Amino acid sequence: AAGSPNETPKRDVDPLISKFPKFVEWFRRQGGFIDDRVTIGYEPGSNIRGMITTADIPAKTEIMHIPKSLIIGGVDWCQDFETIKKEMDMGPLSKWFDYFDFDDSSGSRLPLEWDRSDEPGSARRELQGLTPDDFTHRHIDWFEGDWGCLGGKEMISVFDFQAFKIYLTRSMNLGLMPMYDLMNHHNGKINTYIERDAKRGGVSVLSLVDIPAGFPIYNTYSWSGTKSTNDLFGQYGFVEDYPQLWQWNDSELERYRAYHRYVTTDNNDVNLDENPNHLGKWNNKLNFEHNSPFYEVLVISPTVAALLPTKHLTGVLGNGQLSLEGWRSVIDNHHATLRSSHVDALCDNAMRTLNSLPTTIEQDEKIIRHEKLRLKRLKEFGIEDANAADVVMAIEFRLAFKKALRLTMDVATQEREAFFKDTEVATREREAFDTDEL
Ligand SMILES: C[S@@+](CC[C@H](N)C(=O)[O-])C[C@H]1O[C@@H](n2cnc3c(N)ncnc32)[C@H](O)[C@@H]1O
Repeated sequence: AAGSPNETPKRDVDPLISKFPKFVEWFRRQGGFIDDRVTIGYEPGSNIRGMITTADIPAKTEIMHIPKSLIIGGVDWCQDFETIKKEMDMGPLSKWFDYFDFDDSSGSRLPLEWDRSDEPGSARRELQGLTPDDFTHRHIDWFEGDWGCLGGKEMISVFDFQAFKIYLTRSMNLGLMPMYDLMNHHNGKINTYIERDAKRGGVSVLSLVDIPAGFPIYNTYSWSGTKSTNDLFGQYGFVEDYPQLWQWNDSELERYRAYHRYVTTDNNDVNLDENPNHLGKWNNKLNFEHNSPFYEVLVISPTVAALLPTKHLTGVLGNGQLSLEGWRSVIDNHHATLRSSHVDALCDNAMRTLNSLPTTIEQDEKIIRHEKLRLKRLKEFGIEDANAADVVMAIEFRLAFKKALRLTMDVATQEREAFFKDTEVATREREAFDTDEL
């Protein structure tokens, strides 16, 4: 059992943990700064490797600084890929040898590694047609394609794939940032922010709030609602914790209609924006700009969600923390400006989508228990079945998606009174329009 006196603690034998001091030594030797109150460990619950505090860190403390000289790439996909490959090929002669040595990208499994087929029993089939079913392989397809970095050639070398995967899962727009990329993603518990060092070109990571000892240190892979939960799953293969931003359907009709989701005339006084940085509630367009033209729901908890969120609401994501009460209050303001005709359309679509799927939430909950048990048994027999693990991933995703769809319907029904009642007006206008047409 864990902690028994005869057992060597996991962190001493696991190179993904035990090599951290050597990595820190390298990082500091190369001019990087990292606070002593930070270590690496497996996050309780998820068991994902990530950064964890060893002592309390007050808000606004500089936790790390990555000098420009340690950042790899930052030019574009193709050049950065070539640089990473070249450095990896150099082995111990590369400045980044210790960085590559400590990398754990090969430990994560991405949807683009799934079998492409959607035959029964495949992970893709288990997505039941839900997004990202249509783009599980889009990054690799683009990369290999005529307009991508390989210009129509297939990637065959495992070393090329390793470089590609490191870049896809660890880089940000500035390139690959050693140490920074040991932080996991959490938009609810995000507790860091970055400051670019304009003069020297490096990057500092600071604590956003007080971080207690033994707590994971998080950043974000999706600022301000730019990537949905579906996008994150498609790229990284994990379903993010709350808040989740679910998107579905992308017809052109919705794109146009999305401009009319909110009541923005000045005879309505429901969206009181008290942010001193904003010009004023009616001047601040973000208050009334849809985050995306798709059907969309921002899920805060199993029972709280914002339907058809604005950019103002999704602006919180990745930029700060908001308590459940804080979310409740901004969502109440938001729902009061949201036209019920759009809520009805969203609710209808969520219901139709759910009804069109071959299994229900309750069935999926049983299926996933069974599939996880099967996977565990296979492991006990020493069998690593990648497809069985992919299938579990896909079912976990579709189950979370279905729960978001059901919550959308629940919120639309239970909070019916909260939305701006335009349904009758909209119906009358439509009828008048139809009569004119005749
Ligand atoms: C930039 S790395 C983060 C650090 C990484 N876990 C490590 O130990 O090196 C990105 C990868 O971490 C994992 N990851 C990050 N955030 C996660 C989360 N919230 N849930 C599950 N996996 C996550 C995914 O495998 C992702 O591809």
